[in-house]
Amino acid sequence: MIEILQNLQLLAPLFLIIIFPLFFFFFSSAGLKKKEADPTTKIVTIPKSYPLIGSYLAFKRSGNRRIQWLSDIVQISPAATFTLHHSIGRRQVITGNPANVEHILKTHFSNYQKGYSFISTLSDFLGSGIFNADGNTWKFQRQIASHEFNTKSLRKFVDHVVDAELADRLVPIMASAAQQDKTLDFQDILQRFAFDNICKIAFGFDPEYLTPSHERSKFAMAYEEATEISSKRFREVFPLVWKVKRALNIGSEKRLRMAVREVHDFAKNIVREKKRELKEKESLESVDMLSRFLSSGHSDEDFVTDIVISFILAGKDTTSAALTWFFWLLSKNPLVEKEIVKEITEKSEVPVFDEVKNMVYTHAALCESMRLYPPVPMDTKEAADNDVLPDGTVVKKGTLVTYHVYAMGRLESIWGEDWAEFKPERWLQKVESGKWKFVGKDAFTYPVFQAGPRMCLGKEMAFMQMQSVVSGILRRFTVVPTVAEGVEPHFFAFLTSKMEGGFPVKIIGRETSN
Ligand code: HEM
Repeated sequence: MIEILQNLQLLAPLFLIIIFPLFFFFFSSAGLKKKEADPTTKIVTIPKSYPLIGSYLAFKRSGNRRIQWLSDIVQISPAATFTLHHSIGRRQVITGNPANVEHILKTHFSNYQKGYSFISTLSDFLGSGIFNADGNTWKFQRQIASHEFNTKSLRKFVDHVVDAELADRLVPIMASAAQQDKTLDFQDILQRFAFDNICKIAFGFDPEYLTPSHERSKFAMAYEEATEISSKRFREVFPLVWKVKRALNIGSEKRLRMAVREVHDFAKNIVREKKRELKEKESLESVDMLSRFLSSGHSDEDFVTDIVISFILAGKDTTSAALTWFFWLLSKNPLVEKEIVKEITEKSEVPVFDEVKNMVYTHAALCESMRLYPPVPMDTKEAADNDVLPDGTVVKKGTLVTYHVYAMGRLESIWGEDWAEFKPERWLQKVESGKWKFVGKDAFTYPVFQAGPRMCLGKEMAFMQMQSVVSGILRRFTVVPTVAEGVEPHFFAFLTSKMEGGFPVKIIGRETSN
């Protein structure tokens, strides 16, 4: 079977060079432009499909507005679901319907796995770590990891790591920028901060990415490169292109191979060091995730390396994406910022875990911000067998089924007419004492952390981290975007969301801003 596929791959250049341009020439002159989603006029229609190329042209034309384009179509589709036809008969169902989401993520979980194409795209980098595994390989890792995630001692450790990173790195950088009236790319700062944090939590190593010390952040840079190139593989309309480049070891695929080797060698050295320490002392002092796995008897080098590399990916760009958009929204909603500042100044300087948990208004504002700008805007599964979704959509075996988180946060049927407004109060209720009470949404209506058996393991950790950062920053500074008045930053994503071109801001000390 693999040989047949490999032979087919050899025909790819023929298809790309001769047949495909003929179709492109024919259909691009067929007046498609007027009929499909037009981002400027917001006239949106479900894209037409043509033999062999499906909706390739419309798909390609959506460019770096693809998430918004698909979201616009979900918003106008009956039952918020439509089927996109890709080239060579491949289909993708895209849905924003909570009943479908529950079906995919919970009630028919075993039929909707990550699948071969997802796993093979990321396997050079992630191996079969938890984020890139299905079936028993996933289940085993999930059981071990959820046990560790639920321990009080891990929460304390995370709390300690975040507070230290905040006090020693983030606050001084912001204070210095405020003093020098310097513009910072706040997205970049938050990404580096999150990377240092998650590395310390995952394997007890601090890459010092926020304050680059050349040698130590080499690992961070290799990790960044491996993430970027691996996720760009998903954007390739013809996956054969990256497969051929990989086989020939050229271009981005050559760089990926080198970056992956750097990341794996580095992680394996740490694993070996810890194993040696464990053998010599019979216990490990450190309480990071890796030490916990080794101490509880999981000593297979490849297994622990893969799982730790997956954790870093899961925690690296998610919280920073959430915070980037959160600070952008706050700058446009000063009353919300005022309410948050009021809440955090009622707590102690370094809020302890229970206090972070009680930051109800801040928590609601973070949920609201991720509704509009979810860190993982779309998530795709592959159907293992034929099926029918609750809204009647027919799913054939092998079809990709995507739930569109970004679109779901913008559906009038879920959030009402004012869905475009940033209103933390949506998540709150005033109780008799006059205080706010948090009222959550069910995870299938708001699948920002996914839902069902594969729901994000780091959700609680992420909120703890984000609330500590918001508290640490807002009690001292105001973050003022330098984006020109009336200009909306562009939301785009590979695996996680980003603000295109970064988030330039000035930092103003709170004493001077009041
Ligand atoms: C705002 C922050 C975060 C968001 C929005 C988020 C969202 C998600 C989503 C959507 C998934 C499902 C991905 C998929 O299977 O396709 C996921 C999985 C996961 N997340 Fe998070 N995440 C966040 C932070 C974190 C953090 C800080 C960690 C800590 C390491 C973490 C650990 C994980 C793990 C281990 C999985 C895999 C679970 C599994 O497959 O069983 N996440 N997360």
